[in-house]
Amino acid sequence: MSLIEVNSLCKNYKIADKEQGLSGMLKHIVAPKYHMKEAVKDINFTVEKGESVAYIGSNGAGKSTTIKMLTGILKPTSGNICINGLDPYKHRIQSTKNIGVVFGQRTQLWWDIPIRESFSMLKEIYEIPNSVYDANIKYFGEILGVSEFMGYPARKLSLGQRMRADIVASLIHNPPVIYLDEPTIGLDVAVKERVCEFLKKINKERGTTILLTSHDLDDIEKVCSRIIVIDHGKKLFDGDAALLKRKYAYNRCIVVKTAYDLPKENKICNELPNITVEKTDSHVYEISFNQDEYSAYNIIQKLSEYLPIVDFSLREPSVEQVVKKIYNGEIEREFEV
Ligand SMILES: Nc1ncnc2c1ncn2[C@@H]1O[C@H](COP(=O)(O)OP(=O)(O)OP(=O)(O)O)[C@@H](O)[C@H]1O
Repeated sequence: MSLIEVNSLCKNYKIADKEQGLSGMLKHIVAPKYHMKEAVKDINFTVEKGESVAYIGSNGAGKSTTIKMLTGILKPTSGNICINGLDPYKHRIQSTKNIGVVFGQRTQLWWDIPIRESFSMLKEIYEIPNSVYDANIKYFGEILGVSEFMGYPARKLSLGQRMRADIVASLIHNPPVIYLDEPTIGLDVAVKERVCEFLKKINKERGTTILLTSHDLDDIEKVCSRIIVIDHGKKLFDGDAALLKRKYAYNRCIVVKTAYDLPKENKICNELPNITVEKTDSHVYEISFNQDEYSAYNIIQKLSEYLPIVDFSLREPSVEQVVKKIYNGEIEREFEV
């Protein structure tokens, strides 16, 4: 059995259709009208223990809705979720011991009491043995540097400090799985780096399973070995970054430095149809081509018939470029899984 099993998961929101103004409000009281918004549509996936999975999609794709169902906050409209053998909605209390949750946009720490006290309260709530609690405070405290501000209430912390404290709070009971919904939103580069390094470390050293949503693809490439892409509530892709690039980044790019400029009427585009040649600097060209049509060798060979090549490098497509295309709807739905 997998640690996380999601089968035919759907979530519809009932949205009130209210007309504007006081009369609209009164009309709605007398004869309310609603329509349904399908936020998550028939999603299936499994996650094994120790995996680190990015759950990504454009704004409104259904990521937070899925995470809320996985944590047991929201009841699915239909379908099943099983986390470590439990349905998170039906067995909400037992299930909290299996999961840690970080929502980048809000905190689970008590606002007015020192962080240290928030952690102690969580110790009581989760019934954590003293030895485990002390070891975790030491381990997480050292790596994330929370010891410096343990005496401060959450309201007095900077966003970066608060996020680090939130991550400790979510892991203090040693859950086998942690969900992070936009954990690096608004953080500076240094704190972001620290958070990503930490997540990688606990995934590797403790085998903590990670499910992360982020709009920052840099974080995703650093932390996650698998990517699930959703769009309009449906799963579009499930695999690793290399597969994503191999399957959907058809175009590759060679950056070539030449001894002198190509003549304005360059014939290379006629001889190699569908390539694009863009001059980016003096004697420097970026040549994009479809890797199913040409090899880099074809391009270099043909170009060298026209003028001497001083240097060249091959530029790999980035996950960011591919994902941007998916979000913009430029990649056909043919790869729905
Ligand atoms: N409580 C709600 N009531 C009605 N509609 C909702 C509710 N929460 C979310 N939605 C709608 O469901 C869809 C999915 O929203 P969700 O918040 O899951 O997307 P998301 O992928 O997390 O987006 P973002 O990246 O912007 O956070 C959106 O169209 C949103 O407007």
